Amino acid sequence: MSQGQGNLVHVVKNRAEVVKKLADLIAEVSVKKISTSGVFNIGVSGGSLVGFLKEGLPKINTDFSKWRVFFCDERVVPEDSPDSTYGQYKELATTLKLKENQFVTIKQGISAEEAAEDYGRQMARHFPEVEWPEFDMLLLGMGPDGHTCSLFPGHKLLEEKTKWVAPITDSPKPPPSRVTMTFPVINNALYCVFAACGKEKADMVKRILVDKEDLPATRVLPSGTLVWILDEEAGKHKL
Ligand SMILES: O=C1O[C@H](COP(=O)(O)O)[C@@H](O)[C@H](O)[C@H]1O
Repeated sequence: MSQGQGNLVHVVKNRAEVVKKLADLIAEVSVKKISTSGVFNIGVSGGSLVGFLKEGLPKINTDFSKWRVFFCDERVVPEDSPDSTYGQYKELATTLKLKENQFVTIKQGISAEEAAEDYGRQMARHFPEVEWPEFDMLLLGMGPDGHTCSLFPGHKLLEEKTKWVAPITDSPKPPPSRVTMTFPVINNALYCVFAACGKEKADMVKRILVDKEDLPATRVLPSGTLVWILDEEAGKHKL
């Protein structure tokens, strides 16, 4: 896989500094992008990232009205389910005055296969006539098994080369039905950013960044810039 424009690993003192570093980077990139093209296309993940953004984003200066928010992966569940990633962002959306129509959400009440196809079509309306969409920034998580988005170790979706968005119905982490961006989309982004905190992430961070084991998060090698933001506990093997 080709190396992108840069691979930056920041190890900062604690969670509060991870939150700040992440928020500052989002502010810087979004302001630049909005000034040149009037819109900021960002993809968000679920899990621990939601908490980082709830704390960090209300403190930054950016024109949130120009944001268009996609989901790097989403669970195929009702929006009011505690498992819905969009559901977890609703409170933050209110705080940031992001309107409902700024979120590109999965269609409700259909199967994972149908939801993935539909999400791919929705994406294509925002990225017309391209082979692969080019997101300004994708905010990614890394699970304890090295998964990112809903791309799990050893799963056949790691080899998906044609779809923008793929369904998964056998996710090893519940809930089993999800949709996920695929690697060609992830690796076409201008920025892919991981943020991780805590000692429970340290061994996996080492396996990915130091040992470069073939795990899903290791395969995130965008043509743009790759940034990892870690606290001292998660990044202890990189120090
Ligand atoms: O299931 C998921 O897990 C990953 C990682 O979550 P974390 O809590 O370990 O940070 C997350 O990035 C993904 O969006 C989510 O669906």
